[in-house]
Amino acid sequence: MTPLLTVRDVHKGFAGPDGLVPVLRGASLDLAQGRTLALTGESGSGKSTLLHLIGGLDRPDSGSIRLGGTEVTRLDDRGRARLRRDAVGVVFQQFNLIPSLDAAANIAFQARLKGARDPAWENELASRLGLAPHLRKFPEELSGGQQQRVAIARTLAARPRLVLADEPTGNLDEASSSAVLDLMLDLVRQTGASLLCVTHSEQVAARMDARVHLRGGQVAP
Ligand SMILES: Nc1ncnc2c1ncn2[C@@H]1O[C@H](COP(=O)(O)OP(=O)(O)OP(=O)(O)O)[C@@H](O)[C@H]1O
Repeated sequence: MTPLLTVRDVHKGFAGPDGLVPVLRGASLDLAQGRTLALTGESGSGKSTLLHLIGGLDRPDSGSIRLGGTEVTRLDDRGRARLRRDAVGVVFQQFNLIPSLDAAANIAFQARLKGARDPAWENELASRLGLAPHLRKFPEELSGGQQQRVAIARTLAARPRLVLADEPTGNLDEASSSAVLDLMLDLVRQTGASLLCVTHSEQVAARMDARVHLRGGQVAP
């Protein structure tokens, strides 16, 4: 299968009071086009850090991250911004919706930036995610679960090749989490995207095609 994402020997540390604190110490993983992968690990093990590096939100100290034909670590700020706009979609733990835009405009936001709006697909996403009655509401008028579904719709509306999700159903109860996850997996598969999903939940991890575990700064099967 074609590898979409190849992470090799990635190191990343953060400055602490006593010098550099290593977080990733030679992390490697592969993700094929159209596959889903769970990334688990204890709190503080570096899961979000690795997701940020893959999404071009931050740079590793060393190592290689290849996405499609692009070496992400060699991109300058503009290149990384383009990568985030065109190829990668991120569903954050905190949703990051734009407070001044209603749900419909939030859903369209990423696709609009990319210059690839598809209103029919946006409507399908809104309807499948149960958001149709809420499209004119602003984020502050939406429940946590509704905001989460808007964030998922916004990401998928832009049809990214790679979806990075950080605890995408972390704020939902178990039944809603399972329903939203089902939908997200279904919609990800419909677009042919790959999904790398950070999770603490055994149930969520078990739904992915494969899973890896981050321990001691490295990725173990
Ligand atoms: N920008 C930063 N500056 C300094 N330290 C950071 C920064 N980002 C992350 N860290 C540190 O790196 C370590 C790993 O953090 P990270 O958020 O990647 O862990 P995680 O596995 O995602 O945790 P959780 O499951 O709790 O979300 C933590 O010790 C954290 O304090």
